[in-house]
Amino acid sequence: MSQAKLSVNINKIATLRNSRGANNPNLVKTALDCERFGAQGITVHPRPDERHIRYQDTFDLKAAIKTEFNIEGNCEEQKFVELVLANQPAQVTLVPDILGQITSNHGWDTIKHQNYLQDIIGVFKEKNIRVSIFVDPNTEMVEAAKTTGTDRIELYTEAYASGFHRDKEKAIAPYIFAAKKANDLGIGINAGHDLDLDNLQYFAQNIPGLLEVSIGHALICDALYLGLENTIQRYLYQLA
Ligand SMILES: CC(=O)[C@@H](O)[C@H](O)COP(=O)(O)O
Ligand SMILES: NCC(=O)COP(=O)(O)O
Repeated sequence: MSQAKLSVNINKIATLRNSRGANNPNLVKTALDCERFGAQGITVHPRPDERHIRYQDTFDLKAAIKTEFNIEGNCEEQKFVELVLANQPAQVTLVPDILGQITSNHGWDTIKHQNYLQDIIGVFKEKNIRVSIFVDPNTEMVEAAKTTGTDRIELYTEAYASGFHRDKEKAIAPYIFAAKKANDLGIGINAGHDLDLDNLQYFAQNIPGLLEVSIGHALICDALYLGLENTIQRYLYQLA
């Protein structure tokens, strides 16, 4: 049985809202509805061009939501660091995005960026914000994550998701190794990117110590057909 919490990433709701300039759909209302329908957290990933989540959205969400607020983003942007410190979310997830990236596509090299990560993680932890860092399923990267001082890692699941239908055992194998290493080192485990109703249950059942998944793109796509309440219930069922 999985103990993993579901944090709904609402970036795509902001994408839809921004396409017309007004406030439909209302991002805060959607976040509150996600909570009402059972989500145990809300995730946003503001990007420098504010193409979906705007910086102001984080303050509006922080003031309204009751579950765990997770802000993801690129900590090499000073504006992002200031935004997180001003919001005091339950968790910040540090992602090594480069400018203009369509979506996140790689984890941290925790060996190469060891000193940088130690420093920046210290900045957030000093304010009692739990820190998670985005990593590929690579035991060396997990080992070096330990000495950065991070509380958790977020396993980047794109490779798992894209290999799942071909050979799910092969696709999940590196994630099991990485998770066991994290468990041995006392690092908490989150996961996300391209998780969906097909691949989530197998992942949750096979990753020891999985604490949280953040899911956005597929969940919002499913909601178009199934409705948001029904969709969230189905994702929770995969985690039960
Ligand atoms: C960090 C991560 O895995 C991403 O999936 C991200 O949170 C989604 O960002 P976009 O919605 O901008 O693709
Ligand atoms: N951290 C991953 C996330 O928040 C959502 O990723 P995706 O489900 O939109 O691919």
